[in-house]
Parts: sequence; C-alpha cells; structure tokens
Amino acid sequence: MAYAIEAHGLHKSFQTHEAVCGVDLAIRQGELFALLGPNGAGKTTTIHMLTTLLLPDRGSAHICGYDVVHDAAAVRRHISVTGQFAALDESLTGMQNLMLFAELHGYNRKEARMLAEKLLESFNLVNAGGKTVGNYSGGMRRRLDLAAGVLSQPKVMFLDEPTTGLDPQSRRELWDVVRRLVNNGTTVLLTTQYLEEADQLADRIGFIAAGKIIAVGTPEQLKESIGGKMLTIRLKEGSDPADICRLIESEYGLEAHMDDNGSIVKLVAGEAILAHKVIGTLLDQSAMIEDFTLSEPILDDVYFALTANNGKESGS
Ligand SMILES: Nc1ncnc2c1ncn2[C@@H]1O[C@H](COP(=O)(O)OP(=O)(O)OP(=O)(O)O)[C@@H](O)[C@H]1O
Repeated sequence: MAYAIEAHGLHKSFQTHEAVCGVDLAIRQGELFALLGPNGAGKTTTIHMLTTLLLPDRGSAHICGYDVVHDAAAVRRHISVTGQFAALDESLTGMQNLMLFAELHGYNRKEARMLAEKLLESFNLVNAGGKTVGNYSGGMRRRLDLAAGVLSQPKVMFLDEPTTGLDPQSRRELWDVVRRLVNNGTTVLLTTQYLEEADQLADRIGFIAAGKIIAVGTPEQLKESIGGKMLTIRLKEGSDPADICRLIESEYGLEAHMDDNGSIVKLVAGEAILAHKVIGTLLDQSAMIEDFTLSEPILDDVYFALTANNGKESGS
C-alpha cells in the first residue's frame, strides 16, 4: 500500500542530544493521525523533517511517495503546515488575506475572489470576512489560517497544536473543520496537548517519548491495552499516598501511582471484584479514603501508563 506519510528509522541529533531516535510512521491517505507526547519528546523535530524544514541525520521519509530530502520541492507542493501561530496579515481583512494567498498560488483576481468567498463560507467566517484580522478572536484566526492552508489543495496537512489556547467552543468548531477536511480525503498529522482532542478526532494515535514511538493504535486499541478498569481513589487530607501505593503493591502486586498534588491514587484494577478487595483492605488498614471510582480507561490513563513506563525503561 502507498502511504501518504511514511518514515523509516528517522534520526536527528542536536549537538550530542538525540532528539529523534528511529521514528517509523505509516499513515494512510485520508487518515487523521495524532502524534502525542510530553514536552521535548521530539514531535516538532519529526514534523520539521517530514515537512522538509530539517534534514534527517539518518533514515528516510516520503510524503505521497516523494522523498523529503531528494524531492523536497515536490513534497512542499503536496503539503500545508499550520500551527499555533497563524501566518496572516493582521492589517488585512479575512477576505483580503485569502485573496492574497490565492493570487500567490496563481489564481487571477476574479478566481481568487470566488475561491476566498467559498472558503470563508466553508470555514464559517462569512460574517468575519470583511473585518481586519487584527480584530479576530483566536478561534477565527486559526480557522482562517486553516482556510489559507487548504487553498493550495494539499494532500497532506500538518497541524501542529492547532487548538492550543482556544476556548472549548472554538476548539469544537475547529474540530468540525478538521473532520470535514479528512472526510474529503485529506491526510492530517496532528499534534496536540489535549488528549481528549486526539480521542475525538484521530483514527490512530502514536505516542512519542524521548524521540521514540512507544505505542501506536486506534484510541480504542490503546485504551484496551491498559488491561482493565481504572480504580481512582481520592484520599482525605493528611493521608500519605506513597504509603497507600506501597500497601497496594505489597498486598496485591498492583502498581499504583499518585497524581502530582498527592491527593489521588490510580491503578489498573482489572475486574471490579479486585477493586472492591483493594478498597476493603485499605479501609481495614484505616486508610483515609474520601471516595473512589471504577471507570473505563481514558487516553490520559494510557498516556500516564506509557510515559511512566518509558521513564523507567530509560532509567530517568
Ligand atoms: N534547534 C535545536 N537545537 C538544540 N536542541 C533542540 C533543537 N530543537 C529541538 N531541540 C531539542 O530536541 C528535543 C525534542 O524537541 P522537540 O521540539 O522536537 O519536542 P516536542 O515534542 O515538539 O516538544 P514540545 O511539545 O515542547 O514542543 C528537546 O530536548 C529539545 O530541547
């Protein structure tokens, strides 16, 4: 099968630091793939290599069959890259910005106007088309930026944290736009800090940590890989979560983790019966439990489990 985005063993180091160490990707045409990982994991470096902004040290990558190193110009003709910082002229209106981009892509003035009108409509910006971009909200700017990106009819779009800083309503509006692009056959590689966004939008998700892809799958596959239900225990003030984790590990051999502010302990409890036994044991030992819930895993749980394990494997 020919992939829209394909990478084999991509490596990139900065001085002595290996930022990307052997990334493989195979993303089908029309697929929305989300690349997730903590700060410094290597997402941007990977995207920069795939979009020809950075030369890989080793490995290879192809976009729509074109080599990112040897056919960089052809790659650029097939992609668009948008991110948190929209490349728009603040002093022009939305309509003028789109017309400018269209004319830069070789459309004449009349064609550019028609295309800009169509794009303003598709991206829910008809009422904003006559206003200067300097007066746009964050969500409007991102939608206009995406509209400008679509104008060149890219086969592959790289969206680097496109909803960072947007309010929930603007984020949802942008999701609708992205879904429509994918439904029309565009391949999208998305990075995001919001796991819920990846869960909502992505066909598949790749988790990257310390420059390596550590898991790939559909959101459902990744959640199933956790291996059962999550038990979340909220502790009363003054209790020691480290003690609780140790007790659970020694009694049941289950690995429990506390959250950053130390009031919640989480573990994969598998079956409900085991969760009830754990709670029973903790209460017998007079653990100060405020409440507890047993729930299906969400992507945050997958992310937590993966990045916690990866930290151990790499010895950090
Ligand atoms: N130009 C550079 N020079 C030196 N080190 C760099 C450079 N660019 C990235 N790095 C380092 O490479 C590693 C990967 O960075 P990268 O920006 O790819 O991560 P990221 O996953 O995109 O992180 P974030 O979510 O914070 O943007 C980091 O340790 C970063 O400090």
